[in-house]
Amino acid sequence: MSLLLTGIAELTTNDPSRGDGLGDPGDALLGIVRDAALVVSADGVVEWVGPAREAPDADSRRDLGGRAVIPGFVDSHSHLVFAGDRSAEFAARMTGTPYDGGGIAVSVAATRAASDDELRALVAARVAEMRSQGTTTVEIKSGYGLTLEDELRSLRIARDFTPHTTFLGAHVVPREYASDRAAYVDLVTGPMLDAVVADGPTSLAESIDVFCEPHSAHAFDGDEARAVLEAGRAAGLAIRVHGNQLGHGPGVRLACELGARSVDHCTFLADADVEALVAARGTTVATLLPGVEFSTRSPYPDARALIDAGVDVALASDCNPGTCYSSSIPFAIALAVREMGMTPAEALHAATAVSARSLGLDRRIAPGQAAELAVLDAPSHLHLAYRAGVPIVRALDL
Ligand SMILES: N=CN[C@@H](CCC(=O)O)C(=O)O
Ligand SMILES: [Zn+2]
Repeated sequence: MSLLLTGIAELTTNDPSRGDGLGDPGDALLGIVRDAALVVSADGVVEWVGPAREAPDADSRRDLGGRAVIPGFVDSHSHLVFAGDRSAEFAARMTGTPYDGGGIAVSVAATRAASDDELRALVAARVAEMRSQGTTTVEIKSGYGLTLEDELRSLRIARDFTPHTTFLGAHVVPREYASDRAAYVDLVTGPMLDAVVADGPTSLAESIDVFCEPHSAHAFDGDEARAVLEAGRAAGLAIRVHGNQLGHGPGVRLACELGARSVDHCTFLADADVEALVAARGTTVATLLPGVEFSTRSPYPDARALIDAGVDVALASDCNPGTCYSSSIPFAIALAVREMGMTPAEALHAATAVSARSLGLDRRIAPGQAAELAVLDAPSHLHLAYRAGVPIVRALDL
């Protein structure tokens, strides 16, 4: 049974060749078609896209009543497998306590103590929360287990919800290894990594990640991060990096040098970091996570300068219990527009097309693509930032 969707006041295709040529440069970037229609096959593949007046017949039809349709958000950075509550840490930060990564140990203890069923239920609720806000694809990291068994368990649970799983055994050095950091790096790059790829390179994790942050006593310096990333790459995993979150450091340049798909945070960038990102365009995306700056009272990265320099900029939530317990991509978009100088079109593109690319995906609405769609209770994508905090967008169930 094919389905014809009509009543689409504005369709963002992310395909500039498909746009109707009307509107401003932002509309061209998004490949916007006004008064559009879509045909989706019974197995959820887009069969036809275009102006409603040219739409072909289908087995059934649904009128969306003048709403805007966009590609489902691709949240390419999240940490959903955790138990426990760190709201008091957030409250303390709001009155001046800085974030240093130390609170991760609290989540590690609570996560280790939780049962599989409890963790799975927590992840299910968070994924549902995301979907109710327009996210149809999510990357999920491990990183609150930090033993071989607990990291594998986190990845197995994450795999129940997404193929885009990331091994983050190198999130922080767990307390039991504080006096022997090298032994923990050896564990991550040896037995843990071996177990992650035991059934094939991408059986349990698609990527490897490391919190490269010399400004945190808990995270990893440049040499340690290099060891983790090179081991992961040799084992067949794609590379992602948490870099330059708390201060200047080697994370961004290391990510670009090693061909990472994404380097995330990018809050503190030197000129050499921006140059490395420009040179790595097409390979390494800079994923900005403005919910983190909001929730840690930190300065926002200068997305405008990055885009103007030619860097590929993605947006994601970084939903996690410490630095940003928000699963909302619309919130990230509103912050990107209000605080980081992105246009509404650039922000939507960054949270769909560019974040998708960082996961090796193509997020266009075009024939042959999976119909991963979100619908707005509004006539245009501008309302995502304009109506900040109002729940106007959700994944479209076909
Ligand atoms: N920086 C490292 N990891 C998370 C925070 C994790 C936590 O504090 O629990 C982040 O991306 O910000
Ligand atoms: Zn993160």
